[in-house]
Amino acid sequence: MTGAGESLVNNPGRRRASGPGALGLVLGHPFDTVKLLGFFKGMSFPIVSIAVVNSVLFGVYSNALLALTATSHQERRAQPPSYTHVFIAGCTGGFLQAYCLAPFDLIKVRLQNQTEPRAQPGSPPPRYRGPVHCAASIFQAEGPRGLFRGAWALTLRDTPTLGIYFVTYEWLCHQSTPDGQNPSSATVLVAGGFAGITSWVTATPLDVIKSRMQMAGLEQRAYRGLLDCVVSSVRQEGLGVFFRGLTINSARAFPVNAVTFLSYEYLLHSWG
Ligand SMILES: C[N+](C)(C)CCCC[C@H](N)C(=O)O
Repeated sequence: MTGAGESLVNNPGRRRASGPGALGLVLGHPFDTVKLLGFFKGMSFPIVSIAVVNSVLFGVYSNALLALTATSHQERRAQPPSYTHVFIAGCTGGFLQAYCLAPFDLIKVRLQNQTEPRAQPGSPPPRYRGPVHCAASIFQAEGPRGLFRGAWALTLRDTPTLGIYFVTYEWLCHQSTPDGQNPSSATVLVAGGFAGITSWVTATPLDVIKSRMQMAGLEQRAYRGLLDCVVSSVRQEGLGVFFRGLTINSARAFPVNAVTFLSYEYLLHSWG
């Protein structure tokens, strides 16, 4: 089970929580970018960001669950927490990691979108030379707040869906593991993979809106806010617009999150 009873401070394994995220990201980045025909474009930046974001996500989740249940990882094997507590702890982690993720995600989306239209011979050079140049350009053009473009949509996307993420993982592990025992590696892989899929299926509609808000700063079309972006997207493209990228998100989510949870449980087990 995700060792929710540990705090990052008490458990060295938790201090390495970002490791599994980076491993998972390398697996999933081509899927994430193929939506925009970019493959490995802009990957260096998410590798750095996943270290920060996953540490915050899993650290806040663990500490929130510790605060809610006052039970250690060991104790929780025998008495699993309520799924309400798991959901609240997951939402707390989701809310706080969103603000760490926002600038990194904006830069990733801007770099990935550069692949369209594909550069033709003799065409002008791409707008951004790389992640650092992209960050500097946004900062120069829009100030520090520009780096948080789409942050609200990202927060609305991640808060509930990361609650669902951890509830799905804990529930699947609990269903397949005898009380008081550790889930097997196969259980962790399958539970982590389906947790990722469930989370992305519920997050895709707002993921579409978030990406549009992040790109709005470049195009003439600047939305008057989140609701304006939703209404104009539905008006122009119908309700199907909310499921754009769902297949790719789901195909990517299984391996990424299976590996993320497996390496995370492995780190906990080795250093826990
Ligand atoms: C909340 N949302 C669905 C956006 C992400 C949930 C899984 C996060 C994981 N690091 C991944 O990249 O798949």
